[in-house]
Amino acid sequence: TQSTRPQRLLGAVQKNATRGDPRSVVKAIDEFCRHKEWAMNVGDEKGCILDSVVSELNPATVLELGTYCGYSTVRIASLLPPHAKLITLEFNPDYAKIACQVIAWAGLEDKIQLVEGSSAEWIPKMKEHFGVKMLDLVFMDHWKDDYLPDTKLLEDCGLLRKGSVLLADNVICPGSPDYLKYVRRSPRYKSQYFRSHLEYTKAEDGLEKSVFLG
Ligand SMILES: Cc1ncnc2c1ncn2[C@@H]1O[C@H](/C=C/CNC(=O)c2cc(-c3ccc(F)cc3)cc(O)c2O)[C@@H](O)[C@H]1O
Ligand SMILES: [Mg+2]
Repeated sequence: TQSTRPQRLLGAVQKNATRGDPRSVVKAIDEFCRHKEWAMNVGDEKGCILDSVVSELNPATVLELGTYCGYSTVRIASLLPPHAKLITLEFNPDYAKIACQVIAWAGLEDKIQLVEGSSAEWIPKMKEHFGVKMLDLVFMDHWKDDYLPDTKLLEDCGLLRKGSVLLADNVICPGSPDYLKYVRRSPRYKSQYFRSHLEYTKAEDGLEKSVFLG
């Protein structure tokens, strides 16, 4: 039977990356997507912006919406301090299975909790189920139409504190216009656009970093 692109991406990791070396996993995926098959990872260029936001924030608790194959999951977790935790939500079981193996290859199982399910279902359960008090960083990279409703859900569930950071991928391409308008107009956020390019291409794209003001 035919393999899927995520399966071929995992194969490239297992072939070219060193077990237990997260940066080699990131590099293997970027090489695969640049030279073999494009895939919707945040990629190396936007990934450097992601790295700088994570490093500057030094977050204890991170939530990622939309794991896909685990590229940004591994990239973020590789920069977290020792007792920090990253919870990542993915509702496609096939993608979750691949991401789980990518995370294992990187040796980051202890830092990452991959939850198979939808953000709408699991955001309200963050506190009781995972003992999460507040989120220091949320990386949004799931369906673009869900960015805004999920942001409102995060607010309503009391998961954001003064200084919590929302970092959203693809605010230009494919784009999330309603989300962008909301965070840029709301007096409750200080928003900043980091211009970049769509992963592995020359098309414009960027990340929006929005600090919750409480
Ligand atoms: C509510 C809910 N709960 C849990 N998981 C959820 C969820 N909603 C979606 N997911 C999961 O997250 C990923 C979905 C990612 C969607 N990302 C994009 O569509 C995307 C597209 C491009 C792109 C750009 C130009 C093109 F020409 C073509 C594609 C680039 C990107 O970077 C993208 O992120 C995927 O793994 C999906 O299962
Ligand atoms: Mg994306």
